[in-house]
Amino acid sequence: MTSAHHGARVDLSKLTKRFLGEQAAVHDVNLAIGAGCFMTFLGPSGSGKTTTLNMIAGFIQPTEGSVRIDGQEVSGLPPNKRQLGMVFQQYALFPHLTVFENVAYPLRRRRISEELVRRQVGETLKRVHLEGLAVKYPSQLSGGQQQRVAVARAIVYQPPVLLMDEPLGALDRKLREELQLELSRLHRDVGSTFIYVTHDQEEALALSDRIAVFRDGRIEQVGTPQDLYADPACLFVARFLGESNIILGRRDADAFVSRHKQAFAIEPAPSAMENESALLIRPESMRISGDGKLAVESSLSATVTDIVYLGASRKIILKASVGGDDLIVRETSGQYSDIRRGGEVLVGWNRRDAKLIRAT
Ligand SMILES: Nc1ncnc2c1ncn2[C@@H]1O[C@H](COP(=O)(O)OP(=O)(O)OP(=O)(O)O)[C@@H](O)[C@H]1O
Repeated sequence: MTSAHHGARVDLSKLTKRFLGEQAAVHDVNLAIGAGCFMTFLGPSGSGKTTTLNMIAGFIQPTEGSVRIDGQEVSGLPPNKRQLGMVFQQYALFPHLTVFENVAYPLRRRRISEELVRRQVGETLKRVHLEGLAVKYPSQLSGGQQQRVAVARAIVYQPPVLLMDEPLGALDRKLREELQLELSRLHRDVGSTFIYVTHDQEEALALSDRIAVFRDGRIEQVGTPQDLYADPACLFVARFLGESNIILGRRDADAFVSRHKQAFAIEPAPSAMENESALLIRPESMRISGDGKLAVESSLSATVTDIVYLGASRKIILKASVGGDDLIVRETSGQYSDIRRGGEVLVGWNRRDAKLIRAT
């Protein structure tokens, strides 16, 4: 591969898919994916991620709405005319072809000279660290190596858009993390627009420039990983991205009153948020104390039910004394407070760390 090139912009407008006799699997999805963006579709099973990706790929025709690639409507075009690279689980390697020939396949279909094929395949295999395995057959490779071949085959002709559906789903955790790093690096080097489907929130946070969170065939929220984590619009997004402490109740002027009639100070919020009925505090913003002293703006008493060591940090699981809600606190190694399982403690937070959100 010679120079880095630029990805294409992808626009989904009012995209809807109704399978025969079913409710809409995808409903009125509007999304602008910038050129060169790493966009992830994240959501639970059945939320419409794969159906949306398949409409971009051209394997499924939308019932309504449009897909545009660099401004051009592609709904009438078959998959092979859309200039897309694809790494789908069902899109397996050819078992009777060597690694080299698997990766060369898209180039051969484009009638590129043998010399250029050798060069491009060689460079692509190097890029995914497979240069030593060119003459092997897929059955002689590990799962991770096969995935790399699939990625190499998808990027060998530098498609403006690369679609990936759970490409690392079948791999063990360590290998998955390794390949995540490689995908990030590839995205930077190759410059294509990546559209990536996963239900793994850590993977989404680690890889993406932007994440679209799917729920029941709709997009609930779109943003950078930081935005979605720090400012989820609703409980669904908050719970899907990271762990949370959720207090249900209602807003009352400058305070939030829980279902259990406890009042907590909140930041001034716009009146549009008048009816939001949940308060979100991330576990790392929670403080905890075993001796009844805690220098924070809001606090409540709780009992420690579990302490889970995680290496660089630990998680403390608690039950609130009033109402019995589950709470969770995360402490970083070196800053552990003096508490024990079964102990009565005080947990609390500062009001800037408590976000008012929609309780749905
Ligand atoms: N060919 C089909 N015919 C009928 N219903 C379908 C078809 N394909 C998908 N669906 C339905 O559409 C909805 C969305 O499915 P989709 O595969 O897009 O979800 P997903 O978010 O990708 O889930 P997963 O992570 O499990 O792949 C589901 O309710 C599914 O049952």
